[in-house]
Amino acid sequence: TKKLPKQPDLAFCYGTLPKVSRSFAIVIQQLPEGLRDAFCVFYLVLRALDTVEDDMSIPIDKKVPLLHAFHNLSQQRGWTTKAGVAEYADLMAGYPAVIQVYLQLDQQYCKVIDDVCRRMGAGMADFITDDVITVDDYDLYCHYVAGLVGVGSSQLFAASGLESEQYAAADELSNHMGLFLQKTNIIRDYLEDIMEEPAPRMFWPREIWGKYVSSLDDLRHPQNEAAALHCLNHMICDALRHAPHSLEYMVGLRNYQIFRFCAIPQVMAIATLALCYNNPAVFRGKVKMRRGQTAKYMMETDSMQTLLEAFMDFGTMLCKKAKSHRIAMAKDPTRETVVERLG
Ligand SMILES: CC(C)(C)CN1C(=O)[C@@H](CC(=O)N[C@@H](CC(=O)O)C(=O)O)O[C@H](c2cccc3ccccc23)c2cc(Cl)ccc21
Repeated sequence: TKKLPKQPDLAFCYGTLPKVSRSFAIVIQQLPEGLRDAFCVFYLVLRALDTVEDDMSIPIDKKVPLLHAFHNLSQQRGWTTKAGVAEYADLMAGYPAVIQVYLQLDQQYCKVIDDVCRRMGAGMADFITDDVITVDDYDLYCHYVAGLVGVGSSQLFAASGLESEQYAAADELSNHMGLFLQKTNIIRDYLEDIMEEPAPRMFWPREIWGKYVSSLDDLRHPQNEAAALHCLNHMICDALRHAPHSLEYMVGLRNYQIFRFCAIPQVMAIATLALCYNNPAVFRGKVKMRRGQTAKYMMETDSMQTLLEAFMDFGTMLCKKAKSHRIAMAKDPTRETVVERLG
């Protein structure tokens, strides 16, 4: 691993990153210097905001104003708040160091990070009380927590001068990039999320799961396996809506390091969806790609060509699974299946 920077605040940031992210800490090393510090701060500030949102010990009447104020508080030297556990509590304890580095960033980078945190905090506050019912609610929630990260990332790429100005206004395509990753995580983490103590926060839209079971919890009971798999495949078809737009976003990138920075998480996401499709393990345990496989994707995703090949390979795998699944389904004509949409 790379040696840590001499400047103590920067050392804290780069020392904390591998503790709160696995693949991201590695992929960020590929970015050019100026952009790398901006993304290191961006990631940690977002993780801190996420830690506040996720901390069920913070009462709602305190959490809502805190989420709204977070972007301002993150620019007040020395500020922090008690939130999160383990490495996330450590992040919050050392948050003044993140603020120091944040305030030393190029002004145009600060502006982007502030704007994303302001909008994300406000969106998170809205969803503290509202549940995710419709697919539109689902897309809106994912827009706040992940789509905006794409919008901000594109603005940082444009501001660095390494990508064209068109990325400063590529909100639609940037949003798809974030939704593809976030929806994959929401699908993959079903069991981990629903077993969360004290109260699980689930984002699967009732508009989808309500077609298959009467409660989200039913999906994990073996007697509902057939319905659970239909529901899972429906959720995966919904996430795959974003994949073509992600490809369209990435085909326009010019800088090799930025391309890899964007492409590696996208390849991991479609690989995860292919692994999860029609897979009962999603409701039994943690579905995680083998570390060797992720390393392989990190190494091999080095051009649009290999990215497209990876997307096509996983797309083909998904269609094969759906076809064999459809044959099995054909014996059950009673249920309108969603695999037709994949075909
Ligand atoms: C919610 C999320 C999907 C946006 C989180 N998110 C990502 O998922 C990370 C990857 C990551 O953190 N992976 C986890 C693995 C895991 O969660 O299982 C890891 O531990 O390494 O990538 C994204 C990310 C990277 C590059 C380009 C992006 C464009 C649009 C949106 C997001 C983009 C990310 C970039 C930034 Cl600046 C901040 C957060 C993220």
